[in-house]
Amino acid sequence: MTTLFRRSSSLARLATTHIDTNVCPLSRSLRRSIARTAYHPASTIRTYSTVKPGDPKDGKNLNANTGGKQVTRDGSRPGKPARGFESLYSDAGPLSHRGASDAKQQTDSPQMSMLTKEEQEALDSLLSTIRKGLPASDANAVEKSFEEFKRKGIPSEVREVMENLKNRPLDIASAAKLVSWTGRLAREQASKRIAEESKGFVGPKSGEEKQGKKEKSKGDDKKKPGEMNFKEFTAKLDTGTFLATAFVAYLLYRTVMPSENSKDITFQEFKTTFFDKGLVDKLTVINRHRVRVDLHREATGRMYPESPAQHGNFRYYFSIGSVEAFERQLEDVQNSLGIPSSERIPVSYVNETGWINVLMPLAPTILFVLSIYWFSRRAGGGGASGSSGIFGIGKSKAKKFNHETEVQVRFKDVAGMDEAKQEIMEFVSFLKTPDQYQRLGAKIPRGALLSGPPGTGKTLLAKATAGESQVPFFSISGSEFVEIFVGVGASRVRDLFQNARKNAPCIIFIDEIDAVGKARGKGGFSGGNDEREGTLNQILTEMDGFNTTEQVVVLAGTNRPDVLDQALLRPGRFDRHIAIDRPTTEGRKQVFLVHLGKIVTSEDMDHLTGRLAALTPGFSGADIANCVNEAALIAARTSADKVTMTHFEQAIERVIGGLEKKSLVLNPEEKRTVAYHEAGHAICGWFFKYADPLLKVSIIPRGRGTLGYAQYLPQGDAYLMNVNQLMDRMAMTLAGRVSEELHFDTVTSGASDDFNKVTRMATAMVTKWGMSSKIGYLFYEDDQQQQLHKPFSEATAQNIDSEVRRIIDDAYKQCRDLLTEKKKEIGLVAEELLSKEVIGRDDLVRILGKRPFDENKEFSKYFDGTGGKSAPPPPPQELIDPPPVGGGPNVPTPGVAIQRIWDRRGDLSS
Ligand SMILES: Nc1ncnc2c1ncn2[C@@H]1O[C@H](COP(=O)(O)OP(=O)(O)OP(=O)(O)O)[C@@H](O)[C@H]1O
Repeated sequence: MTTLFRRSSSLARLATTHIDTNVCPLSRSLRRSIARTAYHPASTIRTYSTVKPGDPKDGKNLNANTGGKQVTRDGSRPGKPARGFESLYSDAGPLSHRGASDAKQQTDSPQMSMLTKEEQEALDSLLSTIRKGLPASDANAVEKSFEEFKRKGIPSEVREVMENLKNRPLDIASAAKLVSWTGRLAREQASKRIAEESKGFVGPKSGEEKQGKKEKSKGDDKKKPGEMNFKEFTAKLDTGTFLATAFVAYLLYRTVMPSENSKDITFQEFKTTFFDKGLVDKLTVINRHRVRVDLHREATGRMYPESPAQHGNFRYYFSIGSVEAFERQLEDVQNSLGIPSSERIPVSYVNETGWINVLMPLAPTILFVLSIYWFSRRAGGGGASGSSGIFGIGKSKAKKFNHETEVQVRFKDVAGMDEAKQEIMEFVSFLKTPDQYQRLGAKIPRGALLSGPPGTGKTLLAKATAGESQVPFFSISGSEFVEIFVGVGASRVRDLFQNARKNAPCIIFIDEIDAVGKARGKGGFSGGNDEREGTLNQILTEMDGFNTTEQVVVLAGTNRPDVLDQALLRPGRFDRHIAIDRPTTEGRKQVFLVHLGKIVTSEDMDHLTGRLAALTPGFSGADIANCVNEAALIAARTSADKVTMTHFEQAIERVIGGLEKKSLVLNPEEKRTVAYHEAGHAICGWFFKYADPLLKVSIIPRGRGTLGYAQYLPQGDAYLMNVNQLMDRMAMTLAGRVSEELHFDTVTSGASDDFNKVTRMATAMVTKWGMSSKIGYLFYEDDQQQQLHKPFSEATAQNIDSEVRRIIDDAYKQCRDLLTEKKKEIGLVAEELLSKEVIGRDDLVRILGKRPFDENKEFSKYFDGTGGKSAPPPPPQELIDPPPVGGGPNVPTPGVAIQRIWDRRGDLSS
């Protein structure tokens, strides 16, 4: 028995097969042979309902009157429709039969009944249908069983039940008999198959069996020789079995409840065809508007041999206007036929509720439940841990990457952050060779926090760590923990860590951890029960919960490490803090090199990467990747064979400045102002020692509201700036406005951004960098929250104001002196710009002569002698808007901050 249950899949299939064989063919022949098989010589035909069928008196009466032939009350011969009601007997009519069936063969054996030819054919047709839906192996099993039935037949008892079903509805006893026989047959078949298989199973022969043995031997090597070889089977219902069972159930249903088991007739038809002939047994008024006619089946069968009315479930119906009218009509008819009141047709009244009527009140509830289910599935869709729907809401949404197939990133793909790679390498070696650390009693850091501006490669580095370690990688964003339901975040964290532990060794990467890891009690957290606080607490708990041998490493990425809760950063949680800044020139070269690997170009790689790196100060890895891709797209658009330097430069320009706005046409006066404004900047950049020389200036309007832009070549990656450099840069920034003043009667709003930069620089010099003798060596945080309560006195505030003003005035004077001296040169540059709209470094060399200071060697290598084809624009807006200048643990050094401010200068947007 146990073996049988182990083989439940086969059993189910075999059971299905038996049911098929028992039911399907019979159901078909059954319907076809209803009329014939239901015809048994009945002893009598009832005359009226009060006389029971088979009453010999009625039969005698009829036979006596007709000489032994069956006649009706009106004297017409049975088997022929009354005039005007032929349609009732036609093929489509209510009394038509549905095909004759052959006489079935009787079995040789008293227990088994052989299948008729028709039944065998039905079996074959069912098999061909099943074959389409089942896998070949399953279909073969079904076929074998079918063959067996064809050969041996079905038990006579089953046959008996099926026969009975033709005349009366399925009762519980018959159903039980059927089920018990079907089960018995299924078991017999199953045990027979098992016996056959175990007989043939003497040792692994086929490749499949060998493989099976190999796999088994892994877990069970101790099997003794001679021990029985039991094959284990998983208990599961496959789709094929399910479909076949459903199909068979449908057939059984159709057998018991044929769809055409009723026919509507008129009162007139009822009267002439049945009532007048004494065939009506009883009438039932349903819901006061419909009457069901129950006939004497045997009598009807004799009179109308082809009528379906002999079938147990078949009924005629007719409609009535009202119960009163119907009763009157019936009484009249019975009176006219002279039926004594004691023998009148009984009429009963019922109220029946159809399935539809039962379901209708439930429809809104069902719809509601279904829609909630649907919405929850949509909301929870895409859960990588296989969870979806409302029941999977607490499941983690982390995407799991398979290290063998999906995480193909390696450290070589992450360019320009050698120190960060070095730091994180330790995690790789821990995940690869944990023994080396555990042997010496070392505790491995639990996690590392990767912080830095967007697109600098934090996720990439985490992926590379997983790729190098060859372990699974769970990636999730902090915001994915947060849901409107309280407790969901914490539950997702639990689920994530649980999954990770199951897959250890592995790496979890939580991107944008600041979404849930903000310092508690500060902005964002409203109270002790805040959902995010709960989520953070769960992260803290889970990270504590690892034991030292659990090889689960948690990496997290954030752009705002300063807002994180200190508890997250303490040793034992995110032990390592790895700051990843935008790449330096050398870093950019390497990032370009990585991304240029897939690009078709014939440029000299060294020169190309060097030049592109010089053109893209302040770019992150993601910007660089975007530029390279954009260049390839531009080249493809122009049907070029390969990507050239011009394509790259256009791409950089497009990425930063946006698309050229051809539709935005400046009027000549505006254009002139822009040209003189830019020329002022260019002259200062050329003649101030510490300013940056111009690379390119354009007065073509672009997206993002810019009327033009200029790019200046920084003197390298500066991290510190002295007062002279700052003054020169401020003077150069003011040059646009000064040039306007010198050349026009009035000034424009175009310099507002320049003033913003200058003010920020001067303020930082005074309040942070100790560059004002009057304020001294003080540092005042540039904190928004201190707007109302300044950390300095009113007198200090006035001093700061006056010092900032003095510095800017100095810069202005320095600028004005130079531009007054070089007024003619400004004119030359501006006119050149007006005529060409875009001028480059070479144009300046031509107009102004060589710059009178030593150039940065690295840059001149890439820009001198190239025909001034470069097109470097300012870095993107979001990159340039730096955090408060200077100070703070995560704020770049002053030099870098200024560098960024400087990078954006030249933008003429209002
Ligand atoms: N150092 C790098 N070397 C090569 N490619 C890089 C580098 N940094 C960034 N990239 C490119 O930029 C893309 C985006 O990087 P990534 O998603 O790692 O940035 P991130 O720092 O995680 O950004 P965010 O903070 O917005 O999540 C990478 O897929 C890669 O193509």
